[in-house]
Amino acid sequence: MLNITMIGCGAIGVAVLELLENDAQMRVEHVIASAGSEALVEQRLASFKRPPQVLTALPADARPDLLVECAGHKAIEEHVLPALERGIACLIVSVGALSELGLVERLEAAAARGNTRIELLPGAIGGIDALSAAKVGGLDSVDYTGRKPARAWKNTPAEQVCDLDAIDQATVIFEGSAREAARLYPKNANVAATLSLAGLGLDRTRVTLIADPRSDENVHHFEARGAFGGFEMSLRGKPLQANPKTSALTVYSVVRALGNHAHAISI
Ligand SMILES: NC(=O)C1=CN([C@@H]2O[C@H](COP(=O)(O)OP(=O)(O)OC[C@H]3O[C@@H](n4cnc5c(N)ncnc54)[C@H](O)[C@@H]3O)[C@@H](O)[C@H]2O)C=CC1
Ligand SMILES: O=C([O-])CC(=O)C(=O)O
Repeated sequence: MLNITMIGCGAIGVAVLELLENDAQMRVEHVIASAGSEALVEQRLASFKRPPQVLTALPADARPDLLVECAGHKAIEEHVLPALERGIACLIVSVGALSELGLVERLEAAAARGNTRIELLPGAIGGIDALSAAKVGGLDSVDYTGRKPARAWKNTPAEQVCDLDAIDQATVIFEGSAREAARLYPKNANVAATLSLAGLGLDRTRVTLIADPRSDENVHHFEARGAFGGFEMSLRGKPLQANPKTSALTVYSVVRALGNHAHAISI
């Protein structure tokens, strides 16, 4: 039985817990919530058969097999780094956070001191296995386009580029490097950061972001070229009702990754 602690219990966290409820080989014992939100999170978990215990920090004597982050950038600083130091293996979904200067190196150092590992989850995108394999032979270019419904760009700098409530056709809201995309659109930059880490890095991965009032999907398209040849993929993700910025595939990516740790065969 895999004993899991989950950080964050929002749109992704709740949906993951629902899917894990009937898996006899995995159990989420603890959920770590932001201070002040414990009662709300307990309410969200009230209908579960075996609701996890809600805490605001991992107890000093807790030794989960895995800690899975489904919370956001701050949670990496607050919970993931200390857990790695304690030797607890961590899975990260907020990969966009790793665009912050020096954070990758700090995570590596903490994992080395704890003699443990960090796994970055593919989340809303696929093809990361092929991209990081292609990197071994040498990549020439990686171009990524992220297209989301206009409402998914609310409360972001896109509001200064166009009137999200008034546009009637697909509008480019950003063109530049993955580093700049992550700085301006941290909550929508997980895919760009994941492609960068698997491929050519934040400065050489080219990003275009589009607000599309006629779409109700989060469409992630990328094209990679290099010594291996070339490939492109397009993923049309359905957004979660609880958070239109987040594609449902992210939830399934977390469940898959946990299953790969819990079950005899991983794929
Ligand atoms: N890798 C990928 O492809 C994707 C990654 N994400 C990332 O996953 C994360 C979660 O996404 P959603 O569940 O949709 O967001 P959400 O906003 O619905 O839920 C996040 C939850 O985490 C909690 N939280 C925030 N900071 C915390 C902290 N320091 N400690 C404990 N709890 C904390 C919040 O209170 C909230 O309940 C976000 O960072 C998002 O950027 C989302 C979609 C795709
Ligand atoms: O589609 C999603 O779930 C999230 C997304 O675009 C990103 O963070 O890059």
